[in-house]
Amino acid sequence: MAYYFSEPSHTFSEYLLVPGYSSSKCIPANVDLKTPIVKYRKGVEECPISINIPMVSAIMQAVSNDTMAIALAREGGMSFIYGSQSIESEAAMVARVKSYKAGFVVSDSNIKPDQTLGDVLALKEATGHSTMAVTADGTPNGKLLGIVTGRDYRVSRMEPSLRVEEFMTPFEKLITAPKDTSLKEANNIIWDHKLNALPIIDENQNLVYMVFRKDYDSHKENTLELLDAHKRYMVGAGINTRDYAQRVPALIEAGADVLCIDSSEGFSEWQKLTIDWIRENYGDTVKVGMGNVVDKEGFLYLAKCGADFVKVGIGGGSICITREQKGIGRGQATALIDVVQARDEYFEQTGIYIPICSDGGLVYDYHMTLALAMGADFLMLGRYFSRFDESPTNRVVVGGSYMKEYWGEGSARARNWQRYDMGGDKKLSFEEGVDSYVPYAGALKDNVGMTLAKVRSTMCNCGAMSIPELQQKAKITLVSATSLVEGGAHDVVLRDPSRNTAQ
Ligand SMILES: NC(=O)C1=CN([C@@H]2O[C@H](COP(=O)(O)OP(=O)(O)OC[C@H]3O[C@@H](n4cnc5c(N)ncnc54)[C@H](O)[C@@H]3O)[C@@H](O)[C@H]2O)C=CC1
Ligand SMILES: O=c1[nH]c(=O)c2[nH+]cn([C@@H]3O[C@H](COP(=O)(O)O)[C@@H](O)[C@H]3O)c2[nH]1
Ligand SMILES: [K+]
Repeated sequence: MAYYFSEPSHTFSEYLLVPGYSSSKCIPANVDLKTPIVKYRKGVEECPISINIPMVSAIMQAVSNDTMAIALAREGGMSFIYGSQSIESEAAMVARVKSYKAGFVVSDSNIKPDQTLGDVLALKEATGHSTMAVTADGTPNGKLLGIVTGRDYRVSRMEPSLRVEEFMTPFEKLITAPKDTSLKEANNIIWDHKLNALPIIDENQNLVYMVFRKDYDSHKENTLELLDAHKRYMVGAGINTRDYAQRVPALIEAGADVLCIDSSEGFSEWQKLTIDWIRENYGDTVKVGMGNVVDKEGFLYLAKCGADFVKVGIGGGSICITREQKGIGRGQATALIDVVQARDEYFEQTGIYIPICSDGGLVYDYHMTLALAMGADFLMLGRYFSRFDESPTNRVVVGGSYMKEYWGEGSARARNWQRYDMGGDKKLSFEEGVDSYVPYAGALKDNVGMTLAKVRSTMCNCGAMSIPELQQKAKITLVSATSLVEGGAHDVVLRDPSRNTAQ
């Protein structure tokens, strides 16, 4: 006979936190959000990898590329670069995060000397940047032959067909710096010579980076930045249960700090085969998260496999239709509570603490506080990050509003991937995700700042100044369907019903 769970499965919106005593020291500025992301002997040793804010970005094409990873690491979180791309391009994204030097920009506006003023104007329109590197092959790292800025041409007096080499500032007249220049030295050169941009070149005159005067202010240190021992940004990467023998070495070589096996359903032999291969070849030096699971049994299986963290969540994501398509899944809050209980028991028995990542279905900022209070150590978000400037997708106008594109990894749009090649048939037989728009929300930094202000504030209401303290002290209540109404604006006529402030 089938097994029946005694409780219905619930979502975050069905719960609330009940405040606890807060001392006068318990203010948002004193709240520490640092959290472990890989297993360790809690109470005996430091966790080898922690993040400074409990947020990671989802392993998705529409969310986590190198631009997102840099922006999130700067705020103290971590991205998991999407695995549904070739090994080479995923490794290249990881490498770009690891080689990123704040203030040193890979030039995105480049032109060849035999192109024309017309091409310069078109490029300026496309990138919005008026400083262009003239390289022999027109690539960001080609041999530097000159620079074009708005001061080098006058559109009213010059023919659009005029060649770049005829009006650019040639290399001989440029001030450049070698590639081992520090940011401080670069800024001094910019200051001393009243430059707007300083090209950084290698020993063969190839362009490596540009340093811009206007970026100077944004280089000030961010105290929560997530850096490795060599002061490089930290980054995670998604892997699958098929090509790990090729993909894992490439990602490790590129510098990935943590890997995560990306699957809708992790209670499988495929996951064990994958981690066994990694342990055989790398021992414990390579950190691997596994998942997704939604109950105790699934957790214990992955714990025994040796997971460094376990990811929870099936079908709760905003773009997920797995529950509708396949009828598998579990309410995210119930799944999390069950797995956390198993994790705590496992810790009691073994002394090994396995961090739990709650993945998908976090809609309002308070859902994040709830998930942490329920025992999640960190949170994976897709929709949330897809709305920002830094996500890889297009910003479009829909019905007069700015939107960003966002699609599921199981959607037809993301399907160009071998994991759906079941027995030689390249076609995706059915979709498990949708292709959608989300309201554009601006810069990651501003939004994460606002979200975490709310999280810190709620933690203070619960008398908690750290995530472990929140998990210990939180008092959580289920709410009745009727009392849900009480939580929103009710029995008033809204002056502007189009303003929905809940977030
Ligand atoms: N969290 C969620 O609720 C969901 C997430 N997704 C996302 O969609 C993407 C695709 O997920 P899945 O379809 O679960 O991918 P998957 O690669 O885990 O599994 C796809 C199919 O391939 C089979 N398979 C896996 N490894 C194999 C191997 N080595 N040899 C032969 N067969 C193998 C599996 O049994 C399964 O039938 C992921 O990014 C996932 O995160 C999709 C649906 C739901
Ligand atoms: O059923 C699904 N079909 C899909 O196509 C799909 N793509 C991603 N995911 C999962 O959703 C998570 C992101 O969820 P949110 O947008 O709610 O943050 C992600 O982190 C994934 O766990 C999918 N689930
Ligand atoms: K859903």
